[in-house]
Amino acid sequence: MSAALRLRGVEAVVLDIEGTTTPLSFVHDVLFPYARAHLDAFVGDPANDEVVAGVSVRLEQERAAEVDPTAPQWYASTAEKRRRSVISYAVWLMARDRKSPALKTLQGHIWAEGYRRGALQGVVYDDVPQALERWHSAGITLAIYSSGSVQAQQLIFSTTAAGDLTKYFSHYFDTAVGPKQSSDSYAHIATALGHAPSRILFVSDVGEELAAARLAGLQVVLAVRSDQSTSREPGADQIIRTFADLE
Ligand SMILES: CSCCC(=O)C(=O)COP(=O)(O)O
Ligand SMILES: [Mg+2]
Repeated sequence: MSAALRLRGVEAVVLDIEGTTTPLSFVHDVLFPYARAHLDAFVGDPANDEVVAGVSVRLEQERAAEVDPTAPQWYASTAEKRRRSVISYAVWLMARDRKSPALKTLQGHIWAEGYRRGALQGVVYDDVPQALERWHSAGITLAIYSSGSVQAQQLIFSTTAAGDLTKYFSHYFDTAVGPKQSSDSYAHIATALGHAPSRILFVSDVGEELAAARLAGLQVVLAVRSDQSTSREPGADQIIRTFADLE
């Protein structure tokens, strides 16, 4: 089904992470459980008070706008109750894989400790480093767009077995630019990159993200990695199974 696709007229490539540059299993079986396991200790550590206070304000705002009645109550009458609220709402969001910007910031800080301690190392598919080198050498602007925080993105790419791959990327976008299923987000990204949308290629494993990017005028390619099911393939998209397919 996939064949080599030529990057004709493409001046910038924007890459999703989970399921595109990086196996789903690394995110779901390593990163997410790590964040869950270290959440209580991170929130309770006075060294993290400033980070937790900032995240707490944002989580409380998100909780106030929450429409799902099963979300835990938010209590904030004491510092300890506020900490408990941060933990219980973060756990609830994580169980649903909600792409909450505040949760993603919190996870990024927890993972940062894990990378620092050597408990975590970034993972990318084997074909990724070579493709980044090839595209970068060809003068193509390279960027990441992921629901994970910019901090989390840079940690993954700076600690891979193939070395520090952040040298290839000039831009990182997270949900501060907007949700990945909104076409406005891709319009903002195009403006930030300084390239016409039609000269930008977005690669992702999620059809809804590609549909939003296409609506904003970007070129799109679906990544269907060998370790993934093909159930999310929308019929009309161009498909790659490895970055070697994108020449
Ligand atoms: C940036 S690493 C962690 C990825 C993450 O937290 C996530 O929710 C996956 O998002 P993506 O947009 O890369 O599918
Ligand atoms: Mg993805």
